[in-house]
Amino acid sequence: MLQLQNFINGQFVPPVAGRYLPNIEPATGLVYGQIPDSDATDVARAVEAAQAAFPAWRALAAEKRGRLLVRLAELIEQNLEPLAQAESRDNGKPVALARMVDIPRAASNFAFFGTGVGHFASETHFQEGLALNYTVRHPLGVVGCISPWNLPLYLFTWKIAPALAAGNCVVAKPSEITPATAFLLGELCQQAGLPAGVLNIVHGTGPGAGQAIVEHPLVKAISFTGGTKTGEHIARTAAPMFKKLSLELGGKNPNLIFADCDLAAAVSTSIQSSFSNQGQICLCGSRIFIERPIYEQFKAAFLERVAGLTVGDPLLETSRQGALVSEAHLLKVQSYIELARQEGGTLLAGGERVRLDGRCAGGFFLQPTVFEGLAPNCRTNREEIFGPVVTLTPFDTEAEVLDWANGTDYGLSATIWTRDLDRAHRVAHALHAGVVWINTWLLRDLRTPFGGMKNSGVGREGGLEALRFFTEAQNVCVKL
Ligand SMILES: NC(=O)C1=CN([C@@H]2O[C@H](COP(=O)(O)OP(=O)(O)OC[C@H]3O[C@@H](n4cnc5c(N)ncnc54)[C@H](O)[C@@H]3O)[C@@H](O)[C@H]2O)C=CC1
Ligand SMILES: O=C(O)/C=C/C=C(\O)C(=O)O
Repeated sequence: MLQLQNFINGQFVPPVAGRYLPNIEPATGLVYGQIPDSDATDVARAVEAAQAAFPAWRALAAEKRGRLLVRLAELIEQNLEPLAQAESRDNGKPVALARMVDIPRAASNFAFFGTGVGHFASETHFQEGLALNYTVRHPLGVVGCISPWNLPLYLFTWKIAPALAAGNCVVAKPSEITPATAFLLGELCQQAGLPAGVLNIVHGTGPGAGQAIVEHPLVKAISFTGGTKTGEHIARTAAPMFKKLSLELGGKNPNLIFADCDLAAAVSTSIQSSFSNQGQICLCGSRIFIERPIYEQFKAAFLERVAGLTVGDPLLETSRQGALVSEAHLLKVQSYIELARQEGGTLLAGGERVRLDGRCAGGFFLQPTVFEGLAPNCRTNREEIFGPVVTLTPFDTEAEVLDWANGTDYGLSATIWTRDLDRAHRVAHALHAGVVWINTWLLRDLRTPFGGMKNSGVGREGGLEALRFFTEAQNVCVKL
């Protein structure tokens, strides 16, 4: 059985207390490995290693740090297949998705920030005849990166890459539910020649290892992606310690589909935004609002496509839907299906657990599920389900759909489908969402600010925003 280890000070080491957690394969429901159940002692060792590595790492020219990150990107690309297989097995996502999206994006994260840091120029403010101010951006020191299970290597590296590029040393914790590719990343760090202690990877639970990272006094910033409740808890611990915080939290994202849209494209992309990764992406559009004149047409075409989504063994190329990440998560999503029924929703598709044969007989599979007839403000339409469950609702006016779209505590992303450019911009500006897509979904440019409004988060990731987060600005004023 595969036993993972922590990666501390450039070496793979067991947890000090010798405790391990089972690692379950979602497609089979069986334990297939063990991961360290690390505690505050392991975290303290990781922080110590990071602190010791910091002076040399920050002193290295940004270009040299960047080259090491680009080397890591190349190694990820060279190991695309084993990484994709590991991600699929660990998370339950179709291997084709891991191969096309997760692993390439992890490589892009390192390549982007490895080269991007070279463009991270200082600002100068010239006060005519009086003074010259210039801004120095210092790395913070040791920073903590805590990531979730839905896009494991993709989001782990999305945090680590800018932190390292900016000259920090990192203690990172992947989700205990999907630790495999983070472990493999440690091996690639050794191959790339990343100096010992610069990146430390500690495995374990949120309340155990995660909490210890957040609480450690030498950890100067926390970059976290995960559930809103966890984000709230982390903020309560970190804020009184004056740590910098970047919180990327949940979403309940609306798709606004106007009658003048390109219907075929809207249907096809809405299928992706509803069910990619079994709906387990914080950007998934789970509330689909359709202008009444095209409601029935959209619904028919959408349901036809839903019927064609093959739920199957994630390791098979033919599977379009894999397993949900865990039994607990499957039960949570099923409880929302029950809630939708109780709230008066009409089930149009799915709604049931899928029992496959053979190796996947015990897997956590669920049919892609579609409801209609729910009130826009019911719990099903306000709370994050984070699974393959969407609702369809007709609307009559722009004002009405904006009101509904903005009617949740979340504000992460939104998608607008229309050919009317004036309306597209007007509606985009009126939406309470940090990320708005017009006639597309999840088209990412890593330079753009990424993050949510309201309870969807604090701060922005991506591009210069990420490099600014992982540095502290110092102004130097020179009198002329
Ligand atoms: N990006 C997103 O929007 C995500 C949202 N979720 C939502 O959150 C719900 C709960 O999922 P979970 O797996 O429980 O996510 P979570 O928020 O508990 O886990 C995310 C990461 O935070 C860590 N963590 C948990 N408690 C912590 C603590 N006290 N201190 C430091 N780190 C801690 C976990 O170990 C994991 O690495 C999901 O059902 C879903 O609705 C989950 C994952 C990603
Ligand atoms: O940066 C991206 O492209 C996507 C980020 C997605 C999440 O943060 C999520 O699903 O949790």
